[in-house]
Amino acid sequence: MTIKLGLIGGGVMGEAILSRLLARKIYQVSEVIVSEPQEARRSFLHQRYGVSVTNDNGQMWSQVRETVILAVKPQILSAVVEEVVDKLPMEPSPLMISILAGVSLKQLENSFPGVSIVRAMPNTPATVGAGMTAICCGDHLQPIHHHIATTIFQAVGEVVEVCESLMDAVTGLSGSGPAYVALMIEALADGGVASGLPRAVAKQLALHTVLGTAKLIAETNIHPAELKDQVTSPGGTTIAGVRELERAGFRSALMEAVKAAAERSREMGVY
Ligand SMILES: NC(=O)C1=CN([C@@H]2O[C@H](COP(=O)(O)OP(=O)(O)OC[C@H]3O[C@@H](n4cnc5c(N)ncnc54)[C@H](OP(=O)(O)O)[C@@H]3O)[C@@H](O)[C@H]2O)C=CC1
Ligand SMILES: O=C(O)[C@@H]1CCC=N1
Repeated sequence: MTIKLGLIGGGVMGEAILSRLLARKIYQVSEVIVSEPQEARRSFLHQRYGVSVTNDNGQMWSQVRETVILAVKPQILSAVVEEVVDKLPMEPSPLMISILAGVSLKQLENSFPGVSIVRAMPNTPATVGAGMTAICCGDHLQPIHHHIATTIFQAVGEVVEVCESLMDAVTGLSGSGPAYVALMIEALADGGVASGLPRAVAKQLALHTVLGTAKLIAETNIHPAELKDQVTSPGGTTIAGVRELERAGFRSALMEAVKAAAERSREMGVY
């Protein structure tokens, strides 16, 4: 069977995307190869998903006929380039999709001359099919490549296309955002425990409050401020809580977090 998809780096994000692509049957198990240096990780991925595995990026690259997803840490990029450079360009060249934070299309195009490239920023909810991915496309991308990238990320959630100058902001918001929301869920549960709730109940309440509120806003398209107004009764409980949040700079802290993460993404790239 032809190998259509190669995954370089079978870590957190690589596995998240791989698992959904197989579950949604976008690729058959026999069409996928994962390149990963850790022996333990390779056998885990092979046993769990049935995919072929290798620790040789060069060998993997020469086998793949359609798409390579690059999912290593940005600091590992140059090591990967060295391992595949003598295989470039290959005819027909596979599409390369990079999910590396901060690494620009220009850097990628210089590193992989002649290869069609899509830069993407997914997030960890991709694991459960609720991801949010922004993509931007390199020059001379063929319509088929655009179609492949969109199909891959639609299999793990929602997709939006942006111009590259917005990718650092995307990274600061939706790429890093699951960590901010996880902190919020943890803190809400802690607040429940501080108010006397058992831990398990507090966690359930916190989790479903966040989940339910997101679903309500998504499905009704209500403005978040209007929803807040609907919950806050005059002189009631909610406004007492909101007042504390404002006093602690809650909204400003979130805005600064997104800006700091976007700035860090910018620092990691060369344009
Ligand atoms: N985590 C997230 O929420 C998101 C991450 N990203 C981006 O995704 C990329 C991967 O992140 P993440 O999955 O969290 O990182 P992980 O460390 O979990 O995964 C990277 C994997 O690549 C492996 N690896 C290291 N060197 C090589 C090599 N030469 N060839 C092939 N594989 C190699 C690592 O092995 P080992 O552990 O042995 O080094 C590891 O298993 C990053 O660039 C990040 O910016 C994008 C969106 C969200
Ligand atoms: O923290 C990081 O660098 C990666 C990119 C987006 C989410 N995690």
